[in-house]
Amino acid sequence: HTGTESGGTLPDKGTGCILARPSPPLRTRCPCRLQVMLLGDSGVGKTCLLTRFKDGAFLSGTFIATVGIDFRNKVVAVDGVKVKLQIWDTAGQERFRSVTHAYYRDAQALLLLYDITSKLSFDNIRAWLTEIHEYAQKDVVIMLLGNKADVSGERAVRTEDGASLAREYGVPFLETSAKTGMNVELAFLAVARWVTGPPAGAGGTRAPPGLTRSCRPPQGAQAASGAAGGAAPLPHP
Ligand SMILES: Nc1nc2c(ncn2[C@@H]2O[C@H](COP(=O)(O)OP(=O)(O)OP(=O)(O)O)[C@@H](O)[C@H]2O)c(=O)[nH]1
Repeated sequence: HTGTESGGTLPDKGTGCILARPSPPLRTRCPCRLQVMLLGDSGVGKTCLLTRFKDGAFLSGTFIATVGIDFRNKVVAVDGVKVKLQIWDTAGQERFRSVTHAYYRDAQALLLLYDITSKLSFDNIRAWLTEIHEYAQKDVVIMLLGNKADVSGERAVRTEDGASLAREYGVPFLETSAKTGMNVELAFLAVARWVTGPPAGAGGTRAPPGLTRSCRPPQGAQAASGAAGGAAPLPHP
């Protein structure tokens, strides 16, 4: 189905990681649009993360796996610039993989999720990154998210292991919870910020296409989230 737009979420200034940008800068193509794809194993919480971000609600109860691909829109404002996020929610199940591959190349940003209570979903991240390398744009922005951080009692993946994997691939990392909302908005706004660039007079310069700027841990990220720095185009495995 097609989601309706909502908008006007104003992020804190300076919250996002500074991410690698594509060429040409998207600012020149305003109204800024960004296609964001949610990827990761079935059950890691992609649909719930999107619902939390879009509607501020949590889908508890029976788990209904996504079939194929779905999308919803949300307009956010970053430093006064409106950015329309079109967010694609993909099915994590293997049998839909060929359908979702077709959409990879249209995405400018990917939120790649694992479930902190599922070691398997974490171990599969490398395979996801290999697929991304094969099907996505070379300069796609990737953020690794360890979701379900609220269920710490069943944690199977340490925060430092998530941060270390993210460092290895040069991508930003956050732990999130679609249930409590922890770091959810921050993750989406970090990629939206990538479209708009730093505020005028912020003293920063835009990164040349394909190059990486240093990445601060996002301000406002909850302390245990283990934000890791360094956004870069995906290295060859
Ligand atoms: N405790 C907790 N449960 C979550 C969280 N996110 C999702 N869940 C639960 O995990 C299950 C799967 O969530 P979904 O969002 O449907 O998973 P998905 O990744 O979209 O799965 P596919 O559509 O099959 O790819 C559901 O039962 C959710 O209620 C979270 O942050 N915390």
